[in-house]
Parts: sequence; structure tokens; C-alpha cells
Amino acid sequence: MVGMIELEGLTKRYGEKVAVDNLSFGVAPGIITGFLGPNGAGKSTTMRMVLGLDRPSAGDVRIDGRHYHQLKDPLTHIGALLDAKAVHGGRSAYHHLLCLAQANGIPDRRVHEVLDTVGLTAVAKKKAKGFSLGMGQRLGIAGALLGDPRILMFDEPVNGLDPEGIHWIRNLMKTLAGQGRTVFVSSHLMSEMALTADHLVVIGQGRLLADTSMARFIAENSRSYVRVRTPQRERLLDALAGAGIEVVESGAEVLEVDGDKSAAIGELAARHQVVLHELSPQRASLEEAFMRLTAESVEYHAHDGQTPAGQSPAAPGQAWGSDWRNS
Ligand SMILES: Nc1ncnc2c1ncn2[C@@H]1O[C@H](COP(=O)(O)OP(=O)(O)OP(=O)(O)O)[C@@H](O)[C@H]1O
Repeated sequence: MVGMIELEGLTKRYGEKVAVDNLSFGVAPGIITGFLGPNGAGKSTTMRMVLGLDRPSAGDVRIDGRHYHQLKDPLTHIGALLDAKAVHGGRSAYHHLLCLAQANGIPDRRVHEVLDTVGLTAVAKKKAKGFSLGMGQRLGIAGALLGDPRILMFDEPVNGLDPEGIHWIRNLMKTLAGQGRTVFVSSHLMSEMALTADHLVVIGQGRLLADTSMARFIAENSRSYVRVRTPQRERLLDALAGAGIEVVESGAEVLEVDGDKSAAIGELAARHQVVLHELSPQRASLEEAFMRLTAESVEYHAHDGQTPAGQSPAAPGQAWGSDWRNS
């Protein structure tokens, strides 16, 4: 199928280390697929195998039904930004792109087009080694766009960028997906993906942990609850119990009630003349959900690793639901 990346049992071992462990999933056109996992999860290794830069130990990965090396004019099928620093620093941005175009049978005029798309026209004649991180990322993206490919793959494209650069890349990816292209982008930041991706593939220690739409991930993992603060705790607890409203957490002055029941709680409090100091609907962050999902597969813990590196992740938590988990 045109615009598809398909992985089937993809595995990469480096000696004893299993960097990518039996990954099977598809990346579809017309949407942004976020590829998420903590540092060392195997994202870059997977992307390198997609491009034929690393040979799989087992399994298979295909682009438009073929291996990368079987593609005629591969840059017209898939463009990638893996390492923005992999540019010959002594060349100008224009020259770098021109060499890439000529080596791949792409017309020279495309160089001007992509320089314009990424906003580097004014500095096109400057040497790439003088470029800021953001300019280097833009140049790498220009290279990815050069062959006007149906599939774009970006490895941690916003790493180290300022807010303006992050905003620009986010909008560019949305535009590319809106044009019907396949956009596959890795990150270790859930918060960034929440703003960008339509679909999520999450891995930990090389294994697939989730393959789900962002909407579903949000619905299943961002718990909503109401935070209530009152100096008349006992009175409110009685009123809530009488109305069949369950309190899931209760501190000295603060109570938490699952779901969005703020109106019901407010009315109940008024009826029972309970003073409220706070009545606020809350949403637990997706960042927390992602941390919980990947906690057992983080390679290096900041403090005393409860799961030592190299050890298999524990059985998935029941709360995660098994329909979209694959391990
Ligand atoms: N050439 C190599 N030789 C040995 N081990 C490697 C090699 N390349 C990667 N690894 C190991 O494979 C694992 C996966 O690495 P990879 O760079 O793919 O992870 P990642 O998810 O991209 O992480 P990050 O977000 O930190 O870039 C890591 O444990 C890494 O140390």
C-alpha cells in the first residue's frame, strides 16, 4: 500500500542487548503517528532499520511493500531526519541540498522550493557549520522533503529547539499529514506528542506497549476528577454519601471525586449549607499516564532502579486495559 510503513516481528540485537524486540505495527498515511518511548527504548534503532541503515536480526520492515534498498529513487518514497548534525559543515545549505538532489536525480529547482518551505532561503549560501540547532533541523527537514516523498520520518525533531522552532515543526508536520502524507515522528515527551500526534505507538525496552489513537489514549488514561476543599469535611462527606457520590481520596480538607460531578457537588453543598473553598474539575496529565506505562521499562532510573536495566518489564498493570496493549 502506498505511503505505508509496515513492521513485522522486527528485532535488533547488539550482542546480548535486545534493542528492538519483535515489533509489529503499521504506520498509515494522512495522519501523524507519534513514536514514543523513554531514552534507550529503541526508537532510533527502529528508524534506522526502516531506512536500511541497520540490518534487522530478525523480522522485516517494508516501505510501500518493499525493503528500502529495493525502492527505485528512495528519496521520492521516504524522507527522513535522523541526525541533524549529519550535514557536511563546510558546505552551504544550498550546496548540501544540491549535492543530495543531483545524487538522487531530483531537479535543481526543488532545492529552491524546499529552502523556501523551511525558511532558509536568506541563509542558503552560508556554511552549515555556522548554523544554530534550529537552522540545522530546518536544513535536515529540507533534505527530507527534497524528493517530495509520500512518507516523512523524523527522529526527535524538536529536541533542543526553542518554542518558536517547536511550533514551526509541529505545524509543518500537520500540514504534511493534511496533504495525505505519512508522518512518523519519534519523541520521548508525551506532552509534545499530545499536541501533535493523531496516533501513538509506544515502546519500552524495544517492546510494543501501545498502538492506539491519541483520542483513545486520552480517553483511557487521563482520569478526570473533581477537587473539593472545605472546612466542613465531615458534613460534606455525609452529604455526598447520602447522595451516593463516592469519594476516592480524602485528606484533612481536600476531597477527590471521580468524574465530572462539580455541578452535582456544588448543588449538594448548597442544599446542606456546607462551605466550599474550592470546587475544581481536574484532569490527570497524559505525561503521568505515559510515565506509568513506561516506568518499568526505563533503562536508567534517576534513583535506585526498582527494575534494573536489562531485566524484563513486569507484567502490564491491569488498569491499562489489554485491548490496545500488546505485551
Ligand atoms: N550500535 C550499537 N551497539 C550497541 N548497542 C546499541 C547500539 N545502538 C543502540 N544500542 C542500544 O540499543 C538500545 C536502543 O537504543 P536507541 O538509540 O534505539 O534508543 P532510543 O529510543 O532512540 O533512545 P533515545 O531517545 O535516547 O535516542 C539502547 O540500549 C542503546 O544503548
